[in-house]
Amino acid sequence: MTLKTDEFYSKADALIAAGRFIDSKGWVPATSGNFSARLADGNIAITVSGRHKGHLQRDDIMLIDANGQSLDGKKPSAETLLHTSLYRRYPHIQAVLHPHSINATLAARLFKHEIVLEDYELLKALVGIDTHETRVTIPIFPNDQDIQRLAAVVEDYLDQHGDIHAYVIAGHGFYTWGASVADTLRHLEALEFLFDCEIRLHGVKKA
Ligand SMILES: CSC[C@@H](O)[C@@H](O)C(=O)COP(=O)(O)O
Ligand SMILES: [Zn+2]
Repeated sequence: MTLKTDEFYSKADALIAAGRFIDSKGWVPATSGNFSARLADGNIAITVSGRHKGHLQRDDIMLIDANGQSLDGKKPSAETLLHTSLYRRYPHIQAVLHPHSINATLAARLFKHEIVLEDYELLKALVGIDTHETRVTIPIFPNDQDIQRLAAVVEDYLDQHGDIHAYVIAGHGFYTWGASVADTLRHLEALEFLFDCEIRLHGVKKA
């Protein structure tokens, strides 16, 4: 049996608190969303599949290895591969958060392939950005119930375009990441604000 360390519980508690905040904003309705944080030994603390992300308890955070295999007999998020592929690719990523927000969902209907964010002061909440005079592109990928195939589409995009701050999955939600749960939560909140601005600016087209 794998021992859950103090580090595991500290990161689990950070994910639980993040979930409460994200839910308070209405960004993870009806058990949607998933969250994870990497541990020093390379294993990952991740939400158990199907739990309400606004009401997480320590029992709802489990341990997987870097390949997404359960280490404690629990069932990890259905979208685990989207987390593990980011951790594998980027050693600096320590947390991944996935909300299902109205703004990400509507933005994907409006923009189809990518959301371009520029001339917003709040872009500086994203790591590595120190001026509003920056153009940030958030790609939109088609939704897919085959998560392995979806992870491959993301990898392919990253191979061709280099680093990004987040991606949207059409009709679904978005993924963002960072060097800690706090950094990732800041990215999530900033992107939500920026998606909201773009939707209000460009309007919502009829389907
Ligand atoms: C309740 S619909 C949302 C799910 O299909 C999925 O997209 C999701 O984000 C949550 O799945 P989970 O397996 O709990 O991590
Ligand atoms: Zn999802």
